Amino acid sequence: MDSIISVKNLTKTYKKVDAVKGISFDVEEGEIFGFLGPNGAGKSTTINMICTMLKPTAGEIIINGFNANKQKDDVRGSIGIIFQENTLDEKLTANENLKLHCRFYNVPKEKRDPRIQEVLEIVDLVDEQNQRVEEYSGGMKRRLEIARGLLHYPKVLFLDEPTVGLDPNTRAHLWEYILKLKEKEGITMFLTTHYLDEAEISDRVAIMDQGEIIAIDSPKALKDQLGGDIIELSTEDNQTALEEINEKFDNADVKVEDDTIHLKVASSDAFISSFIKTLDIPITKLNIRKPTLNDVFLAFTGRKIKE
Ligand SMILES: Nc1ncnc2c1ncn2[C@@H]1O[C@H](COP(=O)(O)OP(=O)(O)OP(=O)(O)O)[C@@H](O)[C@H]1O
Repeated sequence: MDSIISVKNLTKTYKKVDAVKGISFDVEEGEIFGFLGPNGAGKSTTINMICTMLKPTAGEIIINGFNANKQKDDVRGSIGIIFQENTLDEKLTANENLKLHCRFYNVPKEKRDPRIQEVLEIVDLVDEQNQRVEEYSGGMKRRLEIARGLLHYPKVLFLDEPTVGLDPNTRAHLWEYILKLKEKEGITMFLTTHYLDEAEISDRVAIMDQGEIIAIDSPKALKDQLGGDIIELSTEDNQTALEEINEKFDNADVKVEDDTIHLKVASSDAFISSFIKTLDIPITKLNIRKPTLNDVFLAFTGRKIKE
């Protein structure tokens, strides 16, 4: 597949903060590309530079064949953006909001009405299109913003924390629309999130921390890198248990995080019974599971992503 976005050595330095530290990556056409990282990792700064809303300190961005530093209008015309905060006109109806945007983006007059109905259909708001946006729920507003972002047939849709502030049910529904969109319009999607389950939906994920990309691959490949199972346990004294594990199990891959000891093993089946028998300190809680993206983050940074 071809790259639709190519980023090289992208850097952003605010007065005192190195927000983005020379990152490079490509996004393939048609994929859902997720940017996962904790608050302050530099996700919004990166997306804002790619969307031409923020000037990079250094580096190059090519998107849809255009240079984001030199061909801003071309870039803007070929992308759709869903911001973190609501930018709809609340006093207008959904339909009026969409009409306004069509004029803004020079969608040809004869295409406007059919395209408006088409995007309203994608997000299931055809019947509510003549209501004022102020009467909409949070989830409906987000869906309308997605519809608006699609009006001018963008090649890439940027979603910056698209479900932040929504309840879990609404979040799940919104994801159905986003996936439908990928299927129906074949659009490339670039999203930022600090929700692990949202990152899992992506075809590929870049994990970002403190201005750097620390890992980039499909969610499955990232988790497979860790291999095996994760044993989580609590004991009456985790520090003593940690020392005991290190002493009795050579090269144990073990970390203490919050009140829990995390132990990575190739296969828990072969390991668990001898582990329990060998450990002197009483275990108060035990759980065995497969690695998650949080474990990937933990493995690279020694910390967890707080959702
Ligand atoms: N306008 C600004 N001036 C100075 N520092 C800034 C500015 N915008 C962001 N930063 C800093 O740059 C770093 C990266 O911020 P950014 O908003 O890109 O992170 P993020 O990963 O998107 O986090 P969040 O999920 O909270 O939006 C942070 O340390 C932040 O405080």
